[in-house]
Amino acid sequence: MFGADPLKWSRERIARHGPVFQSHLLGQPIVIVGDLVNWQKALNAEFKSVAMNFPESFRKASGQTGTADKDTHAFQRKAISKAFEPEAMAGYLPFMEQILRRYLDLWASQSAGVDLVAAGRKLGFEFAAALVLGKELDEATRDSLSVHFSNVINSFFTIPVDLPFTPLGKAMASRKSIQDWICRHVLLDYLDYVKTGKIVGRRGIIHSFLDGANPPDAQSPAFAQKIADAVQGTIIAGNDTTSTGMISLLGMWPQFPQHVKDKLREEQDVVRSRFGEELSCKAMAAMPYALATVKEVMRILPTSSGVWRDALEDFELGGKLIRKGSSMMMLTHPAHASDPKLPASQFEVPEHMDLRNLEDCFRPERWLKDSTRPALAVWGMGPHTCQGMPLFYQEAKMLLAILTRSYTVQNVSGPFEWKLLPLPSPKSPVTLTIHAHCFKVTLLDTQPVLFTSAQACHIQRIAASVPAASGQAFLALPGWLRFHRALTSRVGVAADEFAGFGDFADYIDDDDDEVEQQYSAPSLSPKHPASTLPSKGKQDSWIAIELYSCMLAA
Ligand code: HEM
Repeated sequence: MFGADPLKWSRERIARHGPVFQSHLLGQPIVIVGDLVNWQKALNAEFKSVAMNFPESFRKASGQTGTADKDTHAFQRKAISKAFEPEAMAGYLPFMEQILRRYLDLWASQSAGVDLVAAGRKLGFEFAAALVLGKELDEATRDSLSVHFSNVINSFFTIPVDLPFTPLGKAMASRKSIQDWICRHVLLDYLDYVKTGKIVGRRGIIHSFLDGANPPDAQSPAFAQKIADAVQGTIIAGNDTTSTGMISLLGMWPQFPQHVKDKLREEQDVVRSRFGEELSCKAMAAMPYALATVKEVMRILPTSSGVWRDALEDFELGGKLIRKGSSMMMLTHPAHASDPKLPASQFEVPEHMDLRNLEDCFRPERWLKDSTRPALAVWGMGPHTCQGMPLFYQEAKMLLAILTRSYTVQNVSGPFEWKLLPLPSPKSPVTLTIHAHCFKVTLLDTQPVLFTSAQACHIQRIAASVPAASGQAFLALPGWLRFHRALTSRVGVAADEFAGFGDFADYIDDDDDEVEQQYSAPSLSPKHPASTLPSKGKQDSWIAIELYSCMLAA
């Protein structure tokens, strides 16, 4: 009953016993906290009345102790906090965009559609692993590590019996595989970073953790183990949560009310006109409606089911005496349902939480004003509040921005219901089809050429990187008209399969003397001396400028 509909289950009990009550779940007595007021009260008494605790199996498999000591916790939190500050976040944006565009292009190429859960899980793991490590993983490594991380997470609700065939036994074997992989593939780079400050690949979250280390520490095996645990722990913290967030956003997207989609589009039009196609820091900061939409998804379909605590002393909560040693579970979904800023309801499911009626209850606008802004418990509260929150918000906003600008997402499986525990996921398989919007560009008098907006962005980015003087000079070349025709007919024929910029480069490498000639012997106007032209090695940039100018004109 609890697992099937935790909201109904908790509402019935809250109506009978009040928002804090004792129950028996997962084979043990447990105190349930089901409203925001008492969540806040309990978690503000962290380290005094309550302490974080993980079940024994999970402690063993993850190496995470669920820091109950205030000073150790403050130290650990500080060690990683720089990774989530605005400057670090700005550094992750291009990497995030690259990952997202790669996935969306891949999904768009699958005409039969993609399975929502599998797609969200892959993207979520990729985000968590790549941004923590500062490097992308090849497909085989990513898939095998992702299974090992799932095994570790699956030990959360299991009995602590460590045998090869038990969930804990499998999780322990996976822990070993993860740690071996870390030692063989990334540890040396990180130890080297501590000694020399040199980054191999990109700056990841883990580099901020390493910044506090003393170079002599890098010699000790204990330090190496500490790094391996930090890598594993941070990926665990970000993996399932991010995957669930991606599944919720992608799954709810086709059901968003039309006025929400319209407002997202209006916002993206404004952002594009101010900042261009690039999803820069400034562009990302100018998307309050996209952020409000992400928060509304997380409110109505909470991406974490709750937090666990042990009572450290006897204390009062919601008019009940909580005994020292009690286990406590604070449930997110009922907490959101009880938000005092939202209308209470006499119905079983409050109207503002009714997933079957998004038309009426899904209202991102409520996040835009202090007077109507609800509270969000998905990130936890108090000293353990999620440190990855700004990272997820950027990922989620970027997903909404790119989808709004460039893709149409359809649910081809028909209506489905969500289950909420242990984390939100559809009750039945859901297939989404993702279509890239296309720009039709007519270059001169030839056939129109279709570009997906991802390709258009790519072209624009290259064009923008070329100095303006070179660009103008390039556009002034009369010989280009002929090159144009040749190029357009070539790309026009292959428009459906046009996969990226490589095609242009290949084209120029072909033995086409006429084109070569146009390239090497352009007739220049006196306004544009040869020195302002890009070198032949920059031909892709030339073409990008030309194509982009045609797109703008189109
Ligand atoms: C939708 C995405 C996410 C959700 C819903 C989420 C949720 C949470 C929650 C509820 C807590 C508090 C746990 C407690 O009080 O017992 C937490 C803590 C934490 N999260 Fe997240 N998280 C998300 C993404 C991430 C990501 C992407 C990272 C990093 C890569 C991350 C890193 C952390 C860390 C380090 C803590 C521990 C903070 C502490 O103990 O002081 N989270 N998260």
